[in-house]
Amino acid sequence: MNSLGNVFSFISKDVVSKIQILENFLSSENGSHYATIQSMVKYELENDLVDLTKRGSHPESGCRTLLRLHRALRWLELFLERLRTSTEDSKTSVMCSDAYNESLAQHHPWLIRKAVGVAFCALPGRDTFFEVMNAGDHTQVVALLGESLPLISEVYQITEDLYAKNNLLELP
Ligand SMILES: CCCCCCCCCCCCC/C=C/[C@@H](O)[C@H](COP(=O)(O)O)NC(=O)CCCCCCCCCCCCCCC
Repeated sequence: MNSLGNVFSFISKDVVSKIQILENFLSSENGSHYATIQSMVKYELENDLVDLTKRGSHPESGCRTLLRLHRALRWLELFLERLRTSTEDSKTSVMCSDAYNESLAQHHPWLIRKAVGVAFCALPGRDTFFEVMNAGDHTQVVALLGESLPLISEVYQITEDLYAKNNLLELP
């Protein structure tokens, strides 16, 4: 993302800081509970470590942090599927914003949605995008996406089901 330009740095900073939160839990003295998503959910819920209705004493729990990344994974899945099936005249900005409106946008306030809209306008075209991905020529990238998308989708669904079962899908 950083190679796409400065406009994207506010997005990548947020992703990096959320991954850092999870890595800090993993390397803490309670790290063993963070080995899997299932054990993290069980541990944090059993020990009242999650703010369930409004942000309070645990504003950066593993559960709420992962939920933000989980929602972003859905955006990624929708976007990459559009990219995989795109044609020469498809616009990356349109693919990105359609995927965004169908997923993450529903969880973002107005100001963030506007800022994200500006970032999308700065996206390079489809050809440059394929190059930035650095995964071979178009045919190879499309094949790679065909292999990886079912895995992304499976990971998304496992988290979605676990979070739904534990009523965690709307964590503040
Ligand atoms: C390749 C183009 C990249 C465009 C990415 C567009 C995704 C839109 C994400 C917009 C995030 C806006 C930044 C701020 C977000 C936070 O407010 C918000 C809420 O957090 P909070 O509850 O702690 O306050 N955070 C989030 O929703 C998490 C956003 C995570 C965004 C992840 C984007 C992942 C991008 C991965 C790019 C991979 C490119 C792959 C190319 C093959």
